[in-house]
Order: sequence, then structure tokens, then C-alpha cells
Amino acid sequence: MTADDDILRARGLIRVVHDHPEPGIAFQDITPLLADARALRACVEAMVAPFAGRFDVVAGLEARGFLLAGAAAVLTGSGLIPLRKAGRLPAPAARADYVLEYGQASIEVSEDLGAGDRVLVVDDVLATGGTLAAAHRLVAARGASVAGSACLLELDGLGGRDVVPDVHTLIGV
Ligand SMILES: O=P(O)(O)OC[C@H]1O[C@H](OP(=O)(O)OP(=O)(O)O)[C@H](O)[C@@H]1O
Ligand SMILES: Nc1ncnc2[nH]cnc12
Repeated sequence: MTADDDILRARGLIRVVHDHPEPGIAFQDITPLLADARALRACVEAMVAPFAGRFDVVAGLEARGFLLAGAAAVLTGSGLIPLRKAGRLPAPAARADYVLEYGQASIEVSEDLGAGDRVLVVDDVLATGGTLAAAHRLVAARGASVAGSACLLELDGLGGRDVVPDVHTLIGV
């Protein structure tokens, strides 16, 4: 089985949960995909592949982005920077506010993201693009640069690609 076969299979492992977390939302649940060793490895490898050698650290978005970012960091021998929901970091150094498909939120980063760092931003889902755009602002606020962005899923019809045109995504739903 090739890596492409594994990614095709990964697509079949996404569970759609209707009306979660609120009525009208078709929630794309990646839990079954994460539980499958081959699918998980193939997806993380394919997410980082276009950016090989071009980043120093992987920044992962809370919460589901952490799961993929941690794997991506270890796989590529990079450091890991958590971009946390506001109020969770003991010593935040910068903050960005944003709106998403079902609410609004803020994210923060610590001073461990430093000036000059080249950052690969990793998340599970691209929907409206609000989260990823906020992550880009946060990276810039620290004087670091975005080397690339990768998401496992891209939700069609929510405009995320218009907001962050260069994002690399694996599976469109
Ligand atoms: O493109 P956007 O419209 O910004 O939406 C994408 C974001 O929405 C979800 O985060 P959420 O904070 O809902 O959930 P989580 O804490 O479970 O990861 C998802 O994990 C992405 O981070
Ligand atoms: N419909 C959706 N399913 C899973 N994660 C999401 N993040 C934003 N919208 C989402």
C-alpha cells in the first residue's frame, strides 16, 4: 500500500457528526483517523513534505492541532510551539483575536517563539480561515516568519482559502 493509498483510506476514517457542537454544524471528527497508525503517519508526513528544510519550529493550534503538530515536530526533528487559547499559558507574550464557524476566540503564544524563527503552522481543520490567520498574526507579533501552513482537512464553501491562500491541505470535504 502506498502513502497515497493510506491518505485515501484516511479520508474514509473521518466521521461526520451532525449538529455538533451546535445545530446546523456538520462536525468533521478526525478521532478515528488519529487512532489508525498508518493513516496518522501518512497524513502527518504529507502535511510536512512540501516544507522540508524550510522551518525551525512547528506551531500547533489548541486543541486538535496539537495532536498533529506534536507528531510533525518529532517526525521532522523540530521544536514545538503551542498556540494556546487565551488564559491557558502561564506567561503569554502575544495575543490574537479571531472569529470561527461557531463562535469567537483568542490565542496566545509564549516568548519561546522568538524573532527570526521560521515557523510551520499546523492545524487539523481549515474552515473560515480565522484561526489560521490569527496564528499568522501571532507569529508576526513575535518577529518570527511563517514558512508555511498545513491543515489535514479543508472545509469547502467556508472561504478559508480566500483568507489564507497558501495553506497546504490534504483532504477536502
Ligand atoms: O478556519 P476556522 O473557521 O478558524 O476553524 C478552524 C478551527 O476550528 C477548530 O478549532 P476549535 O477551537 O473549534 O476546536 P478545538 O479546540 O477542538 O481544536 C479547528 O480545530 C480549527 O482550529
Ligand atoms: N465543521 C467543523 N468540523 C470540525 N472542526 C471544525 N472547525 C471549524 N468547523 C469545523
